[in-house]
Amino acid sequence: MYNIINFNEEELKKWMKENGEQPFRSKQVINWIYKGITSFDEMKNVSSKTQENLANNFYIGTPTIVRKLVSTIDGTIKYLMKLHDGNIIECVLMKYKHGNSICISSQVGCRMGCTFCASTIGGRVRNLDSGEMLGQIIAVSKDINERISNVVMMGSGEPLDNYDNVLKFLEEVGKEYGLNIGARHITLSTCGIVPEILELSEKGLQITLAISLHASNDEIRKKSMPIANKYTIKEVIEACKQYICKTKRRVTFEYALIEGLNDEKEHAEELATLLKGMLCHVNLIPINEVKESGYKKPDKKRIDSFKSILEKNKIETTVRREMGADINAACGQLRRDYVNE
Ligand SMILES: C[S@@+](CC[C@H](N)C(=O)[O-])C[C@H]1O[C@@H](n2cnc3c(N)ncnc32)[C@H](O)[C@@H]1O
Ligand code: SF4
Repeated sequence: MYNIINFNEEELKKWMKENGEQPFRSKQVINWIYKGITSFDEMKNVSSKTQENLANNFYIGTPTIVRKLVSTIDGTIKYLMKLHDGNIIECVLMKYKHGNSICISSQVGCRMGCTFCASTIGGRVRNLDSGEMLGQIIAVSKDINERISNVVMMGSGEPLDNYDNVLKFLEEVGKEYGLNIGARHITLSTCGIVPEILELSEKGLQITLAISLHASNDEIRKKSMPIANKYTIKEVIEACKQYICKTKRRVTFEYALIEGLNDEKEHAEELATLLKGMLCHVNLIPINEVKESGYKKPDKKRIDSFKSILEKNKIETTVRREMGADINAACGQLRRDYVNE
């Protein structure tokens, strides 16, 4: 059995032809799938014989919403979703003036082991296929009955540790007959897997690349991000420069501020030196406190002072606005609580 959302129009057309179905029906089938149907017999304009043939060979891999928390502060919605095999993932909808933005997962869990991140506590269970990533957007769009215009790959999982499926997802998410979300409205966030950043840059996609840097030198980075033992900050930055050169896109560096670890003035100066002259932007994230890590966010004065040092060095810097503060939207925590129950 295959997840039908993994098949694009061409692929489904080919399958229909080879399996005694009229190829032009593939368009109708795909339209239904993108409407968020959960069973083939909901496809009203498709014969019951075709419905049966599809049901015998495919399943619809749109995740099912099993829990939903809505923030009364800003309307952010945190979803827990069940996949076809029973695995649970998280995804978050954020409502902005410029449209709806969704944060999707790319893996069940993660094997990267960052000490501040709840997604990695149980390790990586499995990769999501491209249809399961598209399926999160389809399910949420159906739930709110509105179009989703922006996607950030910042839910659980390391997208570049699931490169082939993520690449297929990036190709499919922009299709006009499907979700029609252009590359410029997509952000891929990575802990910095250098060979895949280089490979991605060769594709010349217009997506925004976000790097979870979180430290101004390798010594500090190694304390919270095991990937730092494999690739140095210098190598990550060189790969980003290559990405900028090939795509002409501005790269975002995410820097989670952790009290007493990476929030000193000299860390801001060191970061400014690393990034000087690059086509980039820094997003400072006051760390979301996760029980297991014991990390705390610095106070506002310290965050502002870190920001002003970067700005003095002409590095565009923002502080991430906290969304859904009342629903504990910290990455991976909701799933972990649900699984523990
Ligand atoms: C969950 S990760 C998923 C994407 C990718 N694996 C990565 O690390 O960039 C998305 C972002 O959330 C950040 N993050 C994880 N745990 C966090 C926490 N407790 N507080 C603030 N940011 C966190 C990550 O560092 C990363 O920048
Ligand atoms: S921050 Fe990203 S790479 Fe690190 S453990 Fe979490 S999901 Fe994985």
